[in-house]
Amino acid sequence: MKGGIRYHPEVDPDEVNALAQLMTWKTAVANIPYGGAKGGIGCNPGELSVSELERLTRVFTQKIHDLIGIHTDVPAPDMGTGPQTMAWILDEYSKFHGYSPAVVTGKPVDLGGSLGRDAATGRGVLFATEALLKEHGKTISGQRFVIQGFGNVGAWAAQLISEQGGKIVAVSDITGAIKNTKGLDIPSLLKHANEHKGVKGFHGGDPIDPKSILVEDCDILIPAALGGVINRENASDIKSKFIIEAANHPTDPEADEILSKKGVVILPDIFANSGGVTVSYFEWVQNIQGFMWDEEKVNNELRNYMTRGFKDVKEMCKTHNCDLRMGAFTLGVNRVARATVLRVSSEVERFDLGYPRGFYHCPIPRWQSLL
Ligand SMILES: NC(=O)C1=CN([C@@H]2O[C@H](COP(=O)(O)OP(=O)(O)OC[C@H]3O[C@@H](n4cnc5c(N)ncnc54)[C@H](O)[C@@H]3O)[C@@H](O)[C@H]2O)C=CC1
Ligand SMILES: O=C(O)CCC(=O)C(=O)O
Repeated sequence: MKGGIRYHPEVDPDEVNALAQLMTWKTAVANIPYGGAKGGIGCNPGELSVSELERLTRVFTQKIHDLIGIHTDVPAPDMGTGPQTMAWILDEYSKFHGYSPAVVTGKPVDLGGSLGRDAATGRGVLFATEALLKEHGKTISGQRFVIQGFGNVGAWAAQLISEQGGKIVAVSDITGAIKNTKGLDIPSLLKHANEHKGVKGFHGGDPIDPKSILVEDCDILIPAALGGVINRENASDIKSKFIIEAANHPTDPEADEILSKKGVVILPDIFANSGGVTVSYFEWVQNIQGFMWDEEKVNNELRNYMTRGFKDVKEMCKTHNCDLRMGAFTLGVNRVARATVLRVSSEVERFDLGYPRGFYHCPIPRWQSLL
């Protein structure tokens, strides 16, 4: 099983369980050989010192070291965690089980991490957006983007999209929000955010109310922070024509319906942000093989997976005459169902699951222990 570990004040068992289930369908859509998992600690990492974070992570690892493992459950970063967190988990786990780099992904490259993993979720968002826009006869260049969240996913997405000629007109994070209708200078904003721990105070744009970020005028909206941010309170005010779900579960079902009636096209999380777990899979494969890929190979393979994934989702939409979210879930659920039926019944052909291939997937979501 596979999925990230989240450190956030609002983490609770229900959220972790829901995120783990999303991972089950996401890994199936990506067609990589994992079931879903997720872990979390309810804490505010921004208020903890580095040594407190290290102690917290090591104690967490002591409690879950028997649940995780190279062939059972392989954690990775999510909100509030990153390569350093994975390094601590690897080190602590190895005290119990011997040196095991493949037990986590998204670790520092010097400890066996994959080149390209850091940027992978943002790069996957870029490839997914390119594939969607191509369907609509458009390219990234000249489109106006708004991005909520400027952490690992949001910042990499902003950088890669702006390199392709996309105009990032507004960005927000936990510290504030900033807007420039002519397009924000992303390299300068990245430098500012690194130095000041957030986008607040950046002089290359005007400060705006962070609450208005999702309803700012743009062509493409990218939520890349928390879940549930697009809801019935704001859905009818959203002006973008496309929403790319870089965050997990940013749109609630009521908002989905409102947006669908407005004709907004939503690229769902279980496909749009699957670039991260896909390169995590490449990292795990490299660790097991003891062979490191160069960054070009990682990025090319990621492009192949995202392009094929989009084609598979579209195929489902065509077959079932449904939108992209239903198409992606149908694809994921069918792959898991088919693998499940194959394991327990010789009568798989009686189940017309509508999809002829499948990797093996474990449909049982893991729920890591919570401190
Ligand atoms: N890191 C990864 O590889 C993957 C992450 N995701 C999802 O992407 C989203 C972002 O994750 P990361 O970038 O890794 O986390 P991160 O911790 O690196 O960054 C989170 C960003 O969201 C901002 N934020 C937090 N609360 C906010 C609020 N109330 N309003 C506006 N911004 C807020 C933070 O300031 C920060 O800029 C999450 O939903 C995560 O589950 C999905 C797939 C893979
Ligand atoms: O890279 C991974 O294994 C998991 C990434 C993740 O947590 C996610 O896709 O939501």
